[in-house]
Amino acid sequence: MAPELSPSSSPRYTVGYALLPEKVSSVVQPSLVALAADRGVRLVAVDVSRPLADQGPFDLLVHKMYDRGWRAQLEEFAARHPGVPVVDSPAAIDRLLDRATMLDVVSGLRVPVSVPPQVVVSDAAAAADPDELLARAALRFPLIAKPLAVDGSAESHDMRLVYRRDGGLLLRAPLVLQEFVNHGGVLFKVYVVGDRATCVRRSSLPDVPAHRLHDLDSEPSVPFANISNQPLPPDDDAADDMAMPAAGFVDEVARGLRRGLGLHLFNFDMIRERSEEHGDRYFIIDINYFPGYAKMPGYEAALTDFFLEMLRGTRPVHEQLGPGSGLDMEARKLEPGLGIGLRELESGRAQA
Ligand SMILES: Nc1ncnc2c1ncn2[C@@H]1O[C@H](COP(=O)(O)OP(=O)(O)OP(=O)(O)O)[C@@H](O)[C@H]1O
Ligand SMILES: O=P(O)(O)O[C@H]1[C@H](O)[C@@H](O)[C@H](OP(=O)(O)O)[C@@H](OP(=O)(O)O)[C@H]1O
Ligand SMILES: [Mg+2]
Ligand SMILES: [Mg+2]
Repeated sequence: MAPELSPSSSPRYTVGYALLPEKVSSVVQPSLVALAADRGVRLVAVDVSRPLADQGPFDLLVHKMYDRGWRAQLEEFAARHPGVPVVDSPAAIDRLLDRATMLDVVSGLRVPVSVPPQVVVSDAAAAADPDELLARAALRFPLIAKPLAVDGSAESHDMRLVYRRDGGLLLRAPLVLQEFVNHGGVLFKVYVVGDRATCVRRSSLPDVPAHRLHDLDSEPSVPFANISNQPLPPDDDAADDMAMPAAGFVDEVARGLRRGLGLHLFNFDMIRERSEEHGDRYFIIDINYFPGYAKMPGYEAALTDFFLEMLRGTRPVHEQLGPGSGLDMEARKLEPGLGIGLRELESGRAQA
């Protein structure tokens, strides 16, 4: 067990973060740095252009980087420091970087939530006959066309709402075509930090009336991007259609996703269809690794608590160094169930 930390003590643990500059400026706010420091955790930027071995020592690493060079660095680091938790496993993160695999986990959940019917179009040639493709996948208009790759680029968020057959659409492959579900224009974004889940509401696309699908004077498809990135104005709270899903349900979905994905830091987008025929039905449409946590209320405490949970059971690196010892000589053991090493996650033995 780690000794108690007092606010006056200097930080005992060092958490290294490897994030793109935009993510650093959005998430590593002074309020987070101050709260973490107050609780004994120093946050230090990793310079990904330099060898990790020349930096640190780190007690915990968190990361969201897309390049292969970083992956090789992490693997080497994990081999040298098997006791230092790396959050999260690159292989587990990879599943979220491809919309063809991102939502596979949902079908294994034991909660009533699903994914709208969808089909992956890997290249334009594979879609030579769009009608046949849609019929085979039993997809019905309207659809949303989403780029397959999630790579941090603006293009990976370039979506199209497709009302009817659109000749040029499939030339944009590789993409996912997903059925659009009417959901009252409100989306539930659930931020997951370890075992905490926080649901916020965002505005979303309005419902599509049936007549729009047959309106030949209007465009067959329209582009949009980043539609749900900002908080919903708080004035409509009373509207029943906007009511948050039950907290217990949100927690259960979050727990199932965390276990199924083997990840600790992500958010997911959930929408609710309300119909007389089916009642309320929930759909998960997107899962994002290491999202914009600063948009989540209380994120500073949530992240700091999470870091401390991952660190508990480890001793700070600087306390382990005996005279003449190198930085990399001591493998530290994590308390069972509290921290998860990179290789345990890679091999799928550990679950969040
Ligand atoms: N199947 C769907 N039915 C209805 N609306 C949808 C559907 N899929 C996506 N949307 C709407 O389109 C928006 C963008 O889709 P999605 O979340 O997949 O894209 P994204 O660019 O990955 O988003 P983020 O910024 O959260 O990463 C959603 O926030 C939601 O408003
Ligand atoms: O930067 P890329 O890799 O494109 O990923 C984005 C996610 O797709 C978005 O979901 C994040 O915003 P939200 O936290 O509002 O979901 C968004 O967070 P940001 O507000 O920090 O940019 C990003 O994490
Ligand atoms: Mg989204
Ligand atoms: Mg996304």
